Amino acid sequence: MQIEQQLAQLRDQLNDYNYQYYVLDDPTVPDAEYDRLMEALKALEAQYPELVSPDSPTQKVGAAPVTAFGEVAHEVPMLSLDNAFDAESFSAFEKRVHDRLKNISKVTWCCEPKLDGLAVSLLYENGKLVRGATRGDGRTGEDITTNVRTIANLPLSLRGEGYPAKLEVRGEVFMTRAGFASLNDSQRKQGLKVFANPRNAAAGSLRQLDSRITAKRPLRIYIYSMGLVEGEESSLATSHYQRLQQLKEWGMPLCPETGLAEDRAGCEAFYEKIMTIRDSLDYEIDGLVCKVDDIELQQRLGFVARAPRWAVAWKFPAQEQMTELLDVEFQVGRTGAITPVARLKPVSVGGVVVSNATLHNQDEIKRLGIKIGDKVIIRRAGDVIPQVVSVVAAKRSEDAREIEFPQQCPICESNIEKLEAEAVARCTGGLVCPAQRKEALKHFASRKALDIDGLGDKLIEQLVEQGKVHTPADLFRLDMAQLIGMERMGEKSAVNLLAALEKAKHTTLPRFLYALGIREVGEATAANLALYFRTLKALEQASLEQLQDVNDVGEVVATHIVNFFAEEHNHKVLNELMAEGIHWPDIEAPDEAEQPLQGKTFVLTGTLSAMARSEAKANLQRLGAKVAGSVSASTDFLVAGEKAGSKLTKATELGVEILSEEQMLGLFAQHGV
Ligand SMILES: NC(=O)c1ccc[n+]([C@@H]2O[C@H](COP(=O)([O-])OP(=O)(O)OC[C@H]3O[C@@H](n4cnc5c(N)ncnc54)[C@H](O)[C@@H]3O)[C@@H](O)[C@H]2O)c1
Ligand SMILES: [Zn+2]
Repeated sequence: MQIEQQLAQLRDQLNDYNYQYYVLDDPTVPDAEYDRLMEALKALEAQYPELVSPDSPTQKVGAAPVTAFGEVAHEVPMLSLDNAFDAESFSAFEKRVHDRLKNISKVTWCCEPKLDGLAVSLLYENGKLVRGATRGDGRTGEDITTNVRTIANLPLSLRGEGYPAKLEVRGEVFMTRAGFASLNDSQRKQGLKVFANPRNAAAGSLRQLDSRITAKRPLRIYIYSMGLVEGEESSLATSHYQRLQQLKEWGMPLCPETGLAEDRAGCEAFYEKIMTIRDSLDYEIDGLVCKVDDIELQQRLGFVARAPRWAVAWKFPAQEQMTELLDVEFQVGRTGAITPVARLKPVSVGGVVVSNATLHNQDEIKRLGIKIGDKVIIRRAGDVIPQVVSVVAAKRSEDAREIEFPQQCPICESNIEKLEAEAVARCTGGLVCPAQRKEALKHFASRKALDIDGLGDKLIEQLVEQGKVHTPADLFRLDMAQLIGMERMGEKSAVNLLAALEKAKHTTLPRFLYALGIREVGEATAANLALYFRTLKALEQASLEQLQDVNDVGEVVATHIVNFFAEEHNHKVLNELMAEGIHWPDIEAPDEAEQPLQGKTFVLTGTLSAMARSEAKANLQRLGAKVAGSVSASTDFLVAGEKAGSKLTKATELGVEILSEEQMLGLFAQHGV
């Protein structure tokens, strides 16, 4: 390709990215990708200096202001910063500074975290905030006075005295991580746009035409320099760091991590220190800014086109990178949760090679609108597992394909259950799924379940790992020969374990139901189910509606139960367990005398004052009544509490007998419940 063509292509691409980032506050590629192109352009221009044009992105700051805002001319231009991407280039920068300041042997540095937000200029006249502006293209910014006034920690008037009559300060507006998380949460709930990162959220919030929206956003500011100063200039400190302390006395918020370094080694140590605390800060930073501290030396060093010569932004390894989604695999967790995992073209993020990232669940895949083959932005911060932040829609290829969520467990082929109310999809093959095997067996053997003495977690893990046990039924087929030779298993323990297994075969229906590990069927629910259905067969055949007649069983639990028994694989294991001789005493049909409401159907409505509705329901069931959710021709009694509504109307229409709460309590008293 011709050099001119290459240059034009890079410039066009960077100009597009600048527009998306600075004007729309909605970048489509990560900063690292932008920086990579910018470095490529710089290198090319350095090679062919005669081809550098004044409108090249390497020569410009930001982007021209948007006309919807008023314009503000910056008398002192607001520049950008040069970057150093590693210790070597920082050292080269430091050397350049010393070379220029030939006769100066010592340069002190002011080190400040590079806040990841957006630069603003604030003008105070006679101590009052009169104007706020964005950086814009460095010469002209946008008037955002009403918006900056809403920033919580920005003083509207200065404290104390001695400040210049006209004082312009500059700082970074940002959003705290916590503020960002809660903003995105509420945006998501309202079905509104979710921001990719705190910087975009801050920029988008500050550049609102309606300042009432800005006021609702959790924005903060830290001030990091002075701009234009008129009056009492001579009373200002000659050190940048000291000037910051003056600003602090006048009430300006400063970044608390700012400090001085005596030389290059001091800057390096500062960089390391800030990098280690980076993840614990409540705001995002993307590097360290090192500034020559002496203002006079700053002035001697001066500027180049877009940045001062006396400062550098020494970037941290980028936490976001662009890569390609090669495939999606579905992992099954210990409890059956199905998690889509992105298989990525390996990419180094923050110093670690990443080739997988979680996609959480189906909703997340939908929200991202992601397809296999897409270019995606990956983020990895601290020890957090890598996340897919967004899809680079502009780079989607024609053969990108939809992600298909499996209907069957990829490991055991049991059906997958996905309830409306839950984000997570799950494998229903709890008794057979290898992914869930260890957990299922541990639960099965536990004290409140089949209570198998001597079958601890460690032993279960060994038995599974050695392929001796696959399902609970296999436990009862273990023999002496198989047990001997397991770690820490002598003859005596083996004999004891076999005896315990034999003993465990004689159990109760509630224990057995609990042992099956059906989702959300705890001890109490298992007991209620056993009491209500009395046989395993009746429970297996129960419909969704019947199940909900049981005390404490709502639609979600009922669905889990139905799905569990609907899974063929589970049935097979149940049959095997019975064949191995698991049994329990019959549950006696309740005594007729104790079931005075046998065969009667009740409906409860309105607010009860003496007890919770669930308690009333349990009492009615104890007396043999069926408690239904809605009124129909088969309803015998409607108990109407306070503010009974449509159910009461319907019951009256159908001629159903209406009971007051007192009458119901009377019934309970009469039968001693
Ligand atoms: N993803 C994209 O599409 C895209 C597009 C454009 C720019 N960018 C990103 O923005 C960068 C360029 O932006 P830039 O020109 O604003 O430069 P910059 O962010 O590299 O550095 C200059 C800015 O740093 C900020 N800053 C934070 N703390 C500071 C401190 N203590 N002292 C002084 N300044 C401080 C100020 O806002 C200042 O304007 C690129 O390197 C890239 O990472 C990304
Ligand atoms: Zn499975």
